[in-house]
Amino acid sequence: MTSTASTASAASTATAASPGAGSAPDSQFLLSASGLHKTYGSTAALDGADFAIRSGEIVAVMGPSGSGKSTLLHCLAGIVQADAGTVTYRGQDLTSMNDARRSALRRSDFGFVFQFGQLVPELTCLENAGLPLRLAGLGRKEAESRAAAWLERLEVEDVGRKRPGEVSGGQGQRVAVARALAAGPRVLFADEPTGALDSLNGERVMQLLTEAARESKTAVVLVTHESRVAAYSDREVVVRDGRARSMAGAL
Ligand SMILES: Nc1ncnc2c1ncn2[C@@H]1O[C@H](COP(=O)(O)OP(=O)(O)OP(=O)(O)O)[C@@H](O)[C@H]1O
Repeated sequence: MTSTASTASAASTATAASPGAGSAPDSQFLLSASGLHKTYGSTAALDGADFAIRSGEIVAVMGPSGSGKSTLLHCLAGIVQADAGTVTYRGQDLTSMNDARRSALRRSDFGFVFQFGQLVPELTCLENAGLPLRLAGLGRKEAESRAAAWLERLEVEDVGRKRPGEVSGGQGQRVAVARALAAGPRVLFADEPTGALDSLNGERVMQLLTEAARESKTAVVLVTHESRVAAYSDREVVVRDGRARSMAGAL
């Protein structure tokens, strides 16, 4: 199979194909990318990758180490600028926005969870979870009250007063998920969110993350190399040699 279309359904209700390179953005998708290229020195991290996700959908991005999964996530989130190709979010072209607008959009609409929680070590877990709300302009009391509700939802309300260095890896990841979802993002970008956890903790974090995302209709771009993590998604996309393909197309 040589098609680079990335979204035909893999045993899920998602059936539409992604927009191909050069085609008009499809309004049924919340976020889509077409013909992404990104080169680092002589390494082509992305080589014509397409991707699309609907509102509330959970899509696992899988593939071997070094295939371009994280680079795809970074381009979709506007963290990294692709050398060529387009990223369209709610009808807006991310690739033509200036840095300030892209940063503002990331703060207002996107949430992030990385492999190692990346919590701010000086802040308590409660303050960490409330950080996006504070950045959005909420007062301390309101931000912390909402953050406390998220910690409870992620079953870590008891660590609110502790600092990240005083909690377990699994607890820290739950705080990171609470922080990512607290401000109500439309898209959650999760890059190996359970990669540093044992399987039991990983399963629980995935259950809580996907339950919360489904309830709030948050789309999730979930980068993982583990099929048991990808099993929580609605469909899977495989990245190989910088190109994204649907599972159906790849197998
Ligand atoms: N900032 C960078 N500078 C130089 N090379 C990079 C950079 N980021 C990624 N690469 C290279 O681009 C390719 C794709 O990397 P990427 O991190 O996207 O892959 P990945 O599929 O997420 O890998 P892994 O599963 O190991 O995290 C790799 O060859 C990597 O070494």
